[in-house]
Amino acid sequence: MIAIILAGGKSSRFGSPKALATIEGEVFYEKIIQTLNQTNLFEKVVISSSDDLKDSFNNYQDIVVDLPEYENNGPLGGIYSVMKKYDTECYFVIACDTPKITEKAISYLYQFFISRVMEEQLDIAGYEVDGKKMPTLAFYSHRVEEDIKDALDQEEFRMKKIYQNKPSQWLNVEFVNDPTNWYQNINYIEDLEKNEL
Ligand SMILES: Nc1nc2c(ncn2[C@@H]2O[C@H](COP(=O)(O)OP(=O)(O)OP(=O)(O)O)[C@@H](O)[C@H]2O)c(=O)[nH]1
Repeated sequence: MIAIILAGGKSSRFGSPKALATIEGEVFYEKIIQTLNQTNLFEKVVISSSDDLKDSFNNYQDIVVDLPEYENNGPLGGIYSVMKKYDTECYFVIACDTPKITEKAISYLYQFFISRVMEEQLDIAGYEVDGKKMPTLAFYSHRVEEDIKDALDQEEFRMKKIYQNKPSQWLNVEFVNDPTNWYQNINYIEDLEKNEL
């Protein structure tokens, strides 16, 4: 299994590359790499980056730059570029702006996903918060790769188009017995300031 940290995009709401921001003294992407490694679930942890940010990750060795034909296509372009480069059964996708993700939350979702994906009952399992699905905090089977390519080729960049057409399930974040807001998305600098109050 491969983990994909989505770290491209424009970060226009945040104002500077979100992956490189810090929370509680740790750089977002480094904190996420550490958490992913603690799970012992992944043979590889890949940073999915745009071409202009690729040299910003302190010489990290597993960086996949968005394919030129799918540049600036949002998260789907990043996910597809990694899937195309590395073939494996399953992928875990996590946005770099969810730095508080925990080992417990990843393991819980994995337990739910793994038997169902092997039995071909499911292709996607992710979390949802207040009824809002978080497709950038989810496991995907390799069976979605072609669907993503087709969507991108039709200039359809919404993740919804993928999960609506494949067997998917969404677990409420409250199922994970953890009172912290580990699933918090940081899109604005104010989100970070709120967190540090
Ligand atoms: N590799 C890659 N990742 C992306 C791309 N666009 C967005 N992401 C990542 O996908 C996640 C969700 O991105 P968004 O917050 O929706 O978009 P953003 O461009 O980062 O930020 P805004 O400009 O504020 O919308 C983040 O982790 C981004 O780093 C892209 O084109 N390529």
